[in-house]
Amino acid sequence: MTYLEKANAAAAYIQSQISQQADTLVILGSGLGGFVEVLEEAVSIPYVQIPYFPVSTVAGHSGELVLGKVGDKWIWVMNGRFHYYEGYELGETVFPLRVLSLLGVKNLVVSNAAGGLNPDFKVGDLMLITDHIDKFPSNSLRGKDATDFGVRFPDMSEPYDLAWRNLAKEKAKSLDINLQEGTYTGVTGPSLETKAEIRYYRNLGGDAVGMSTVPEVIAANQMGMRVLGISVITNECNPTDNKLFAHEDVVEVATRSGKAMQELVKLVLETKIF
Ligand SMILES: O=P(O)(O)O[C@H]1O[C@H](CO)[C@@H](O)[C@H]1O
Ligand SMILES: Nc1nc2[nH]cnc2c(=O)[nH]1
Repeated sequence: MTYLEKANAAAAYIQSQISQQADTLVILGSGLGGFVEVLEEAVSIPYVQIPYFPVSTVAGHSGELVLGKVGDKWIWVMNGRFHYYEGYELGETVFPLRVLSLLGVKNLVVSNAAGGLNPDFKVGDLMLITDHIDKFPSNSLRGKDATDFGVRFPDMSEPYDLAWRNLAKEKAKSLDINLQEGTYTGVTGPSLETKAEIRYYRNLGGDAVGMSTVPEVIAANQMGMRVLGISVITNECNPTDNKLFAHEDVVEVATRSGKAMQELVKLVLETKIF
C-alpha cells in the first residue's frame, strides 16, 4: 500500500469510530498530556488501534487520539507524539498529522518541552514560537510520498501564523502569563546538548532547543495549515553550568507548567479569528 492509501485507511477507521468533524488539532509534547482535562465530551482512540499509526515509546506521551470540545469548538488532540530519535523516519512522525488533514484539519497547535537557550528564560516559562531552525539531518517532505499532500518546495517565510501569535500574546496578557517569544531549534536527540552545542545553537539564533516540532510544522505548512507553536521551557541550557538533565524532570516541569499552557491554548481556541 502507498503512504496515501495507508493514510486514507487510517482516516476511514478514525471516522468509523468518531464521526464528529473538527478543523483544529493540538499536538501535546512531553508531560503536556494534562491538556485533555480541559476538553468536554472527550472520546479517545489509542494509537495502537488505528491502522498504520506509529506508537508512542517515550515516557510522558500517552499515545491516544482524542476528540473533545473547548468551549463550543470541537478539536482533535494528539496526546503523545512521535520523534525521529525513537527510530521513526520523519515521514512516519508526521503520518498522524496528514491523516488528520484528510479528516479536515486546517489549524495546528503544536506544543513541546524544550531547553532554554535564551539566558532570560526561566524554567517553567512558556515560549511562543516565532520561527524555527531545522537541524534535523532529513526532512518530513523527503521522498515522493510527500507530494501527495502539497507542493514539493513549500514556502517557509511565516511557518507560525502571525495573527494567531498576536492573539496568543493578547490572551497571555489577560491571563498574566509572562509569555516569552523566540526561535525553536529542532535537533535529533536523544542525547542532550554539550556545552559547546549549547553555545553553537545559541549563536545560530536559537532561544530554545528540542527534538520534535520542526518536522510537523514543515508538513503542516506544506498542507496549508495555520500553525501556533508553544514551548514549555523545562530546563536551562547553560553553557557553563553542568546541571545534569533527566527526562523525568522535563515531564515534571511540563506537567506543572503545562497548566498555564492549557489555559492559554483554551482561550486562543475559544476566540474565533478565522
Ligand atoms: O518535544 P517533546 O515531544 O515535548 O519532547 C521533549 O522532551 C524530550 C526530552 O526530555 C524530547 O522528546 C524533547 O523533544
Ligand atoms: N534537545 C533538547 N530537548 C529538550 N527537551 C526538553 N529539554 C531539552 C533540552 O535541553 N534539549
